[in-house]
Amino acid sequence: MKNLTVEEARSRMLDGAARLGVEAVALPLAVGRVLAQDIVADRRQPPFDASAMDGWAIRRADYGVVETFAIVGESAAGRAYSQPLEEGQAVRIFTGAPVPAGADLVVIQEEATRERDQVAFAAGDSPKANIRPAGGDFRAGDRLLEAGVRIDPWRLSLAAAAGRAELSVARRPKVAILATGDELVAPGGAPAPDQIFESGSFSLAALIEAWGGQVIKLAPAADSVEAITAAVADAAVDLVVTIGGASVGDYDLVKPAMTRLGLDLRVQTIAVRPGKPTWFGHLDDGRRVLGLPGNPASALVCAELFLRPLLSALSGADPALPFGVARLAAALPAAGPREHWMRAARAIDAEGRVTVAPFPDQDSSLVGVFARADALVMRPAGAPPAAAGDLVTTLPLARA
Ligand SMILES: Nc1nc2c(c(=O)[nH]1)N[C@H]1C(S)=C(S)[C@@H](COP(=O)(O)OP(=O)(O)OC[C@H]3O[C@@H](n4cnc5c(N)ncnc54)[C@H](O)[C@@H]3O)O[C@H]1N2
Ligand code: MOO
Repeated sequence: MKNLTVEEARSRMLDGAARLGVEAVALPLAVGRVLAQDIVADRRQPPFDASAMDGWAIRRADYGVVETFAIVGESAAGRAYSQPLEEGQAVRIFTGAPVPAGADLVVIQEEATRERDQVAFAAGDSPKANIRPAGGDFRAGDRLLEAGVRIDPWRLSLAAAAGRAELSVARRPKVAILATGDELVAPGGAPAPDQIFESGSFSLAALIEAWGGQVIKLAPAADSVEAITAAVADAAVDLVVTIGGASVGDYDLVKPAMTRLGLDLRVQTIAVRPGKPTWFGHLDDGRRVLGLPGNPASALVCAELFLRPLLSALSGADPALPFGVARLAAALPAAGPREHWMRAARAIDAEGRVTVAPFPDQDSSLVGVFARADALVMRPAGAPPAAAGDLVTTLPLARA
């Protein structure tokens, strides 16, 4: 079970991970949530033939034949003209308004000359109808959004246009975050000379929220099996994510602590750089535990590679990551024995192609590099040297 490939480790973490529950939320609160039920239209949109322009509704057969039309009424958005249109008649019409029965042409007002209750048109060749057909956007019975899609502002507008005030969505996975280590002091505190500010849990909490989880931040635990066990014991969550204490040192005590809570270890280490000590298991009460290494880059890269898909699966969404392809901006030496996910800067070259430039220093302790990166670049384990221009797999990082 040591040094599983990234693929194998991910599939073990996803094994048995499925939607945790379903709840109804008001439409405005649904952004970021995963649909639990298809949205099927029960009404067509637009519900009627609608004018696309401000102008005059007439019969196409009259166009260029009738010289002056009798104005018989008005159709505005929300206030239809209810009579059928007869030969030689015109109805004043506005954008979005129902086209009267019998009319099949809207002449734009720029081409019309009105004189009291009559209107005439400068006749051209076969003018555009300027009519949006009923059901042109969607029809009753159309599946508009499928269960498993994440609601974003664009999909929200479709759900609203279908008249939904409430959506049935997956319950958000509850995730506890536990930072461990005697050396950690919260930002704002007063670190001793041998201490550092705790940074990992803040970005992790923000990522988890962005990926649809609900964060419960536990107070950081000291390097003791008792403290770590006590911190996790009563956390009412679906998943515990620990930071640090994952490796083999005398003070790497998270796994021993979780063993006291009945840890069934499913991933012990992963052939990934950074993040080899990343581990995963189930506690005997059913909670899942993901152990991330303490080095900030190891924690965040492995959160992208493993935690994000796991949260998707626990929400009923597709766990596939949005990998891309880009060209290397510069040559790279042969890769080591672990699949390497390098922090990189993306750019567009003179030909409009996406390029990626991995930062020269990929040390996993560097927080500064991460703050400048906007993509991860993958080098397969044991890959030969790569040349500038070679295509590589990428994982874009969402940046504000
Ligand atoms: N003999 C070996 N030593 C190490 C191995 C190994 O295989 N054999 N693996 C190395 C690798 S790779 C990594 S990655 C690290 C991971 O170690 P841990 O998960 O046990 O992490 P810690 O030792 O607790 O911390 C590492 C580093 O990160 C800092 N840290 C920890 N938590 C936070 C936090 N929340 N915010 C900011 N910084 C944090 C911590 O102070 C350390 O500097 O192990 C290698 N060693
Ligand atoms: O694999 Mo560790 O995450 O490089 O430092």
